[in-house]
Amino acid sequence: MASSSQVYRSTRSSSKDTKSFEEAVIQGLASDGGLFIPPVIPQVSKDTLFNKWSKLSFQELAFEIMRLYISSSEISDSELKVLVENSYSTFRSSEVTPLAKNITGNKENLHVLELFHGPTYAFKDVALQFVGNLFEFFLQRHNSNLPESEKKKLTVVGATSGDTGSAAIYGLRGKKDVSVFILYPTGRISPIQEEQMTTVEDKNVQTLSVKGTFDNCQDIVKAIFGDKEFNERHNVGAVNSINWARILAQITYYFYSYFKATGGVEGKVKFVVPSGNFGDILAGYFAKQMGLPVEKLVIATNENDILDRFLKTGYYERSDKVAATLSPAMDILISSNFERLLWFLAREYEANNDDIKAGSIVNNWFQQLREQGKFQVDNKIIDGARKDFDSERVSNEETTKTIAEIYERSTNPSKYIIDPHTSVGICAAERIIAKDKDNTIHYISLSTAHPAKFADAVNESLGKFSGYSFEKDVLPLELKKLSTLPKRLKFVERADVELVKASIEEELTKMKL
Ligand SMILES: Cc1ncc(COP(=O)(O)O)c(C=O)c1O
Ligand SMILES: N[C@@H](CCOP(=O)(O)O)C(=O)O
Repeated sequence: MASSSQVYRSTRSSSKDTKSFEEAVIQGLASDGGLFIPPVIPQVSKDTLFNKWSKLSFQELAFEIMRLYISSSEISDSELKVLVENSYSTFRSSEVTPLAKNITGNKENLHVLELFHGPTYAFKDVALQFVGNLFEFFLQRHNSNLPESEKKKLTVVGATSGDTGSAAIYGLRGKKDVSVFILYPTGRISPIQEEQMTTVEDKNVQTLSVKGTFDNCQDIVKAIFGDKEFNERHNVGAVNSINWARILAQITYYFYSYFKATGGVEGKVKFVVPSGNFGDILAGYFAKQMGLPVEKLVIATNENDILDRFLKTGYYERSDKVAATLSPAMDILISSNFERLLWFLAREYEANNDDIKAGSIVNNWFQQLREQGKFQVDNKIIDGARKDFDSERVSNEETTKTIAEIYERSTNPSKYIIDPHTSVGICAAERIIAKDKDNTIHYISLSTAHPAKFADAVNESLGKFSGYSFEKDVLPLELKKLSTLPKRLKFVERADVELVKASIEEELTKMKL
């Protein structure tokens, strides 16, 4: 029997209906356009946290956390353990997400949570290795005794500003009964990111380079999910963080790094998270709501600062002017996962803890966003958000300056090289450290990608240092080899849903899966 944290409802729903974990994960986006959430966040006691969980490996911790959100009637203990083990066996670090402690020495307590040790060198691997295995598990179970013609096939359609795409492709390449279509904005991702996505040979993978922005790609993906007929014909699945399983898998590293930073005891901890689609930091919000005693979650944005502006003004406002920054994976104007946070805030501060009312409030806000391009929330919602979150906006100039400063100032290890997204986080963390002036606080800044993925920004920042060499100091052999491989991609000359649907259908026929 599933508990109330093991069933899922849509953020826009005014009905009592809930879905199972499998239904929420396979469906991806709710049919009303909302995102799936567990209406009840499970609570973990301090005794469990500091006497049990603090002693667990990453994999054991992932199992304990996921168990709370997935009923054992859907996935048994032994099956879940295998899924977790397989998902993290592909990482280059035995710790999966190691914490580089006190990188600037002992005065600042600045720790960097390295999330880039998976197959595609980006934090998305932590979730997408798991999601790939989960899709395979559900499909195999469903298809095992069916004749070929009746087998369920999943058509995964995702949008990327660079990293989700390759992580999804590496999570799903060669998997049975799944095809993967990844849309990315032409010319707006780094050359290595493009090489990672387009050099994969597996026939179930196709990249679509779309003339437009990431937001255009994300809108097309959401429109495809909303297209009932296309969806029924092709069984569309989601790998973007609209898929709840993405958020779930990311919760683990908040607990794991907290224990590493404090030595397994309760302490003062702030997490600083370079944010775009709000998926990464939302996992931190779940960890905090589950009982992890986190002081604050700091949203660090680049010049595309809708989240920072929201926390300051209460306005959530769509604009067409996306800035092309040095941290392109965060060049996002509409942050999908923010809707999940808004649901919890609406329920607590406007709906008297009523799930159904919360759904209709959120639905109303997003209708305003569609029709008027913006909505504004009440002060009590902003005040509620500020209890858990702070925000900082970081410019391009500050991004390169911070990469250079960390290279110069780091002592543990010395000459530490960070990517521009990580730099946005560390710049924000340094500002907060200066404001707090409290050396009992641990600052965990999330490092979301390996610097090799963003050669231009890293070289612009470090080229002036004698002895620095990108090839020697940054570029792993595995990524270096990609430039010699043949590329496979399809251009879509306009950001248009019908064009994309036609491309998907054409390629599906060729794939003959
Ligand atoms: C390298 C990198 N950093 C940060 C982010 C922002 O994460 P989120 O979209 O979950 O806020 C992304 C992508 O989203 C990314 O690829
Ligand atoms: N920055 C992301 C954008 C997509 O976000 P997602 O987390 O919702 O998949 C990327 O790298 O593609």
